[in-house]
Amino acid sequence: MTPSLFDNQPQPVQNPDAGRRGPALTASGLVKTFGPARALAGVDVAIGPGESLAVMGPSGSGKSTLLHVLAGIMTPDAGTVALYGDTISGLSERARTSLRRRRFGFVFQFGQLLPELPAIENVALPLMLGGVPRRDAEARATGLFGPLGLAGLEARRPGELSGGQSQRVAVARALVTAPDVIFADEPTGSLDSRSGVEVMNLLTDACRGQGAALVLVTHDRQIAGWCERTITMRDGLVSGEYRRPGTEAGDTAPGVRAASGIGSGRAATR
Ligand SMILES: Nc1ncnc2c1ncn2[C@@H]1O[C@H](COP(=O)(O)OP(=O)(O)OP(=O)(O)O)[C@@H](O)[C@H]1O
Repeated sequence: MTPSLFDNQPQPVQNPDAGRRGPALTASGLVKTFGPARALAGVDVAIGPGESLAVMGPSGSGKSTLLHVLAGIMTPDAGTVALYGDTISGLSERARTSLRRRRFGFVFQFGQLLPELPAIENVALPLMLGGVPRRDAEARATGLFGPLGLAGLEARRPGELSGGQSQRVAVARALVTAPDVIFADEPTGSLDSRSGVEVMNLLTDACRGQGAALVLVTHDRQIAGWCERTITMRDGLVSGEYRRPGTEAGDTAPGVRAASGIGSGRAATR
């Protein structure tokens, strides 16, 4: 078994749920409407620890709304979202903000890095917002630059990085708190296909290495193919589900991590 390079990295913070059983994230009966638009019409989905789930579907089918509700950015009109069995969808805005900071990581299409901060400070920021002293936060952040192919770029500002490098910094920022779940909305949408493959390789490998679940919204079937499971949405409902052969449910729970290696050239299967 070829270990992930991330297996050898010091864990930035201890994931309190490492080794816990059951799904990392469970959504039941999610409904969300915007005026006449029914963005979610009753969605049930569960994601295991370390599992990667792609969400596909036509424009307007509810993908982004699902991601925002799962991540506690929006509250559902009906239904619940639970993180390791604890309902999070009913928490106050303040409690959800705190939970997002501690337990979730985010990667967006356009990295959304702070342009005035060097890469290392962008990555360290989520830890500092959580009260970790700057020196410790930057030390932990530095540990992610090598595995993500960013060594030597710590002092560069986002404007001095390529698109692929910026997205890898965004991946590092999402990983630095050792979150339970990483949410990625079109993380490769602004990249050429080679950089896109590189980012997906690193993102899926890092999630497996840290035992973080990954929820990824994409229009790109090849990008979805990096995930173990894909659901398709239509009119606010899950209309289809596909599991990549050889990735049985529970395979990627912490302690049973799938073998992989950065740059192993693992090809998308679809
Ligand atoms: N803030 C909002 N206000 C009003 N309607 C909204 C809002 N957000 C989403 N909608 C509507 O909800 C439905 C689902 O939107 P959503 O953005 O979740 O779809 P999507 O599948 O992510 O689309 P895309 O692929 O184009 O990003 C659409 O009809 C959309 O117009």
